[in-house]
Amino acid sequence: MAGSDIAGEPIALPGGLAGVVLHRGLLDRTAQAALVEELRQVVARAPLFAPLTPWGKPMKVRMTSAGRFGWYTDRKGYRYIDAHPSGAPWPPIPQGARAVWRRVAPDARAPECCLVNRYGEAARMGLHQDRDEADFSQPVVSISLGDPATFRIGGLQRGGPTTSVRLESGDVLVIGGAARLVHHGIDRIFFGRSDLLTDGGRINLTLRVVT
Ligand SMILES: O=C(O)CCC(=O)C(=O)O
Ligand SMILES: [Fe+2]
Repeated sequence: MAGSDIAGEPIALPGGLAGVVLHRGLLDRTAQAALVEELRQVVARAPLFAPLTPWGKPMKVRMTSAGRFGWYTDRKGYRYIDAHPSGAPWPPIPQGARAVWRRVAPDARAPECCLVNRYGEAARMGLHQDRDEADFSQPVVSISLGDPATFRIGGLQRGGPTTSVRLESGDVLVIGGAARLVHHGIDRIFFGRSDLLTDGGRINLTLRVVT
């Protein structure tokens, strides 16, 4: 096994689960700006939209995807779909995001989805598991851009103790191993702290192996 070329900081989780690793400041300002530029091209081809939860409420986060599959939700439930709701193909995963995946998850298969989450001032994301993928031996890699956020992490079951970490622009979080199915979400955005994004707010990318 090649192993990652960088160490990262293991996050202590309730229950002692291992597998959440934070790489603080992995992307410097130049790399962050280059990735944002690549994302402009993604959203030009696959515009952001606010999907409906299975309970019929619009999500507070706008999203789109790149890659072979895109994550989607409506009243029929959470799933991956082959094309943008407009019918347009999902654009390729940005090179800058693929490079992050190779650094922090060199032994994993190639990512098949890059979900793009766009958080405005009041946006949050409730505690959930990422479990719409077929192979839970593969990690999820999350890249944060723009305003800082409070990321909350719980356990494998709903309702247990949680811990939180602050994610800053350029931070990369790996969710894998025994912790692959931990509950997690975003409590709040510290709006206006970063000048990376023209309109403020936060972008989070999550790279996933879907099949
Ligand atoms: O925005 C984040 O940091 C987390 C996003 C997330 O959990 C997801 O898209 O499934
Ligand atoms: Fe998630």
